[in-house]
Amino acid sequence: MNRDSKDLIGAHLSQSLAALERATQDAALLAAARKTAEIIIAALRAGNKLLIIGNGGSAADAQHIAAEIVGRYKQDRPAYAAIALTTDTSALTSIANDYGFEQMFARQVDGLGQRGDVLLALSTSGRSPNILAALRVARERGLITVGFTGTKGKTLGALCDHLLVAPSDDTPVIQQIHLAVAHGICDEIEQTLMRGAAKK
Ligand SMILES: O=C(CO)[C@@H](O)[C@H](O)[C@H](O)[C@H](O)COP(=O)(O)O
Ligand SMILES: [Zn+2]
Repeated sequence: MNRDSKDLIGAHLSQSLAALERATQDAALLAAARKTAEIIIAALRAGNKLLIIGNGGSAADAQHIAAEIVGRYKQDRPAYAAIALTTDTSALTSIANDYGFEQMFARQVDGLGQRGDVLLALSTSGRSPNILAALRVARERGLITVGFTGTKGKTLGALCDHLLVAPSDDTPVIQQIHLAVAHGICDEIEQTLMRGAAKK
């Protein structure tokens, strides 16, 4: 194996580990994660839905998280409403082609979002114009807005009811923290909703 590539991989693993370690000690991040779980649980219980958006790797994370909720995370239980707005290539291409790339999520939020739904926006930079446009429309339509970003993306907070900041400024590392936190949130959602269902 090429020695440089081994070093790069090892360095990436060390950097990821250090960032995840920092995340476990980050009281603001843990509070934001718990709040996010609470908000999503309340919305799903009320019959509302979770919409999720992101670009690139975060687009993949958006559909990954939606699948955990509409399918299952670990346990058999009722399905809940979660949709990644990153997967419908006809909607994405027609909106981008006819209205501009910036509108690709905003237009879907406008069409699908209802008061009380939650929009989860994943943006490592916190500055992607298509994410900002969607958050603006979500607010106009009475959705609850949650942003996941990194240390350089704090301005995203201006458009979010709740903001989770991963303690890194490196896009792939931020994404890894987002996904690890999202798995924890899915676990919390699943276990809480199952406890609620058992009481019925
Ligand atoms: O997955 C990666 C890098 O790990 C890339 O595809 C990355 O997601 C893209 O550059 C995105 O366009 C970044 O967008 P954002 O997170 O700044 O909103
Ligand atoms: Zn990536």
